[in-house]
Amino acid sequence: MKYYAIIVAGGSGSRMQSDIAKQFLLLEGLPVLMHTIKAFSECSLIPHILLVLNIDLHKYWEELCLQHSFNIQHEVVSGGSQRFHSVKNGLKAIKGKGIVAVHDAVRPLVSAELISKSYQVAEETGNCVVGVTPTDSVRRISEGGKSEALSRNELALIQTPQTFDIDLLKKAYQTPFRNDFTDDASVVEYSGVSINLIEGERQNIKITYPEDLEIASILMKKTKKAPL
Ligand SMILES: Nc1ccn([C@@H]2O[C@H](COP(=O)(O)OP(=O)(O)OP(=O)(O)O)[C@@H](O)[C@H]2O)c(=O)n1
Ligand SMILES: C[C@](O)(CO)[C@H](O)COP(=O)(O)O
Repeated sequence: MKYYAIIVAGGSGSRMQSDIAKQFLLLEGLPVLMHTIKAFSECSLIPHILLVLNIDLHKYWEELCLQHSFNIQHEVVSGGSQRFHSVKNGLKAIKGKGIVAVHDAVRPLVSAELISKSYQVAEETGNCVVGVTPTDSVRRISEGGKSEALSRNELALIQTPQTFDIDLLKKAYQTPFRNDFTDDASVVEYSGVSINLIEGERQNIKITYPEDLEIASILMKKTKKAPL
């Protein structure tokens, strides 16, 4: 079986409000994105790594790789206007059959164990999506400022990797973009396929706001991730 990873890094990171996109910000001395690629390179199934990056940043990425002596093998693909289009571009670059994990570049704390587990489950069942139960109470807000409590035991906070049989994912991505496609699971579900959820990792945070980078730095020190 052939394994692929599409690392989506085509976003601009507007919520981070920094001059450089958050995937390039330094985390423990290395750009966030390099930690993420390293996590996939440590997976024993040795996935072929496709990095989706805005075309204007390909040269910058090359320079960063030289600067940090970053030698992990990967193929660079051009990003799209939304995450949906970036994933689609990544999928176009895959020619054969196999299993593909789609992962946010800005989730650098994912473990190699979770990545492997997600490939295994997707190989057995067609797809695998990771999530954790919310720790806060959750309410649905309706028009007019009213709200109602939801049962958090029936909810999951969805993370990546989201891993699929390649043919299944390519078929799902043939549909036109919709605003409610927030992840790959929503695209696949829209195509009529049920999603298999497994337990994610609390430390697998998505770096979105400035404080997330500080949290990621603490978590990275705690997990004692070895330098490259
Ligand atoms: N056109 C896009 C938009 C997003 N992404 C990627 O999808 C992941 C999750 O998206 P998000 O956290 O929303 O990143 P941004 O879109 O960069 O952030 P923001 O929404 O704050 O602008 C990120 O790794 C991001 O780089 C992408 O590949 N292509
Ligand atoms: C894919 C994702 O990380 C799953 O939680 C999330 O949907 C991305 O959302 P964003 O608004 O693009 O950050």
